[in-house]
Amino acid sequence: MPDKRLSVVVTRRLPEAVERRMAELFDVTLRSEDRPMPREALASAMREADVLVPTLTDPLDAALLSQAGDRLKLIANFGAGVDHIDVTTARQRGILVSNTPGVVTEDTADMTMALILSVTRRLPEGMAVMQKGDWDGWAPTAFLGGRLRGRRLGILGMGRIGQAVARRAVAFGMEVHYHNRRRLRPEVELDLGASWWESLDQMVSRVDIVSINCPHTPSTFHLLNARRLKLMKPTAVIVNTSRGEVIDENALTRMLRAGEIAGAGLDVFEHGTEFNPRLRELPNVVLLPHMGSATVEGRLEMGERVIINIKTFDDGHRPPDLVVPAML
Ligand SMILES: O=CC(=O)O
Repeated sequence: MPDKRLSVVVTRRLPEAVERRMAELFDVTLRSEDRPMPREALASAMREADVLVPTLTDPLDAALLSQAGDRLKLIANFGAGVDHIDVTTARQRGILVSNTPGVVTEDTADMTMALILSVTRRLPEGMAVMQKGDWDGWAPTAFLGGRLRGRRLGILGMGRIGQAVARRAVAFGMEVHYHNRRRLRPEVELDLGASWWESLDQMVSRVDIVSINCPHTPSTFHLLNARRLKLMKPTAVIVNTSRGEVIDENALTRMLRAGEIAGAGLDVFEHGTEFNPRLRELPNVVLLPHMGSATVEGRLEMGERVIINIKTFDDGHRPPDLVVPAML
């Protein structure tokens, strides 16, 4: 009997339990190497599969999507951000796109706090001294950082992750401010204890810490450009667990070097792995390799969402995490 199961191509290694479950449910082609799938392999997968499961390391642009075969009906992204997928072109070609929102929220918010604490309390400097065996004992004036209680946090992007960061910041005694295209409902604002700024310029000029929590879209590209970064207080710190493209990385690097911004915690970079090498030289900068959602639990839940999206589609329904261009 011919295999009636959906043919699904997965572009990266996923947690074993997720791969195993996919193999039970679908006619799945898994990857043996854990590297981004080459462009030609992506193109042929798009010609042959019913469903593609990409990740953020697969740029699915209009040129690639134009090579998709009639078979390809769903791109079920393993990840929340879909800025690597031309969702509009996919839609025009009748290909649905889904993602994995919700399950990355708490982990990414935790990582945002980890970066805020690392930069303000100078964790890497302390660790470096310990690793070198250079610690010569406690001193009243050594490794002095800044206290979080009473500091003003400005959250750029008050979606699920921004709100989860706000809840954590309140627990740390911080004053929470936010900028979002749409203001939160009054009861949500009250519950979070957050103040809305219609003007991003005004917010960045008044807060002590700026946290980037908005997605990367054409309208958020370089939202923190050189002009806006210059509005920040020279004592202020910036953290980014969203996408590098929201900040002009070269302008930020220049200002950090010049002492015009006090520090940065960056989990993401404007050009993926090719970040400005000067950032590595700065003691007040914490760099992480895009680890925001990297927990065992989170990755399993992301796999679960991908499976639910494919399975629901296979059963003739709309995938629950459908992404439509109007959402972006
Ligand atoms: O960055 C991680 C994601 O988009 O899920």
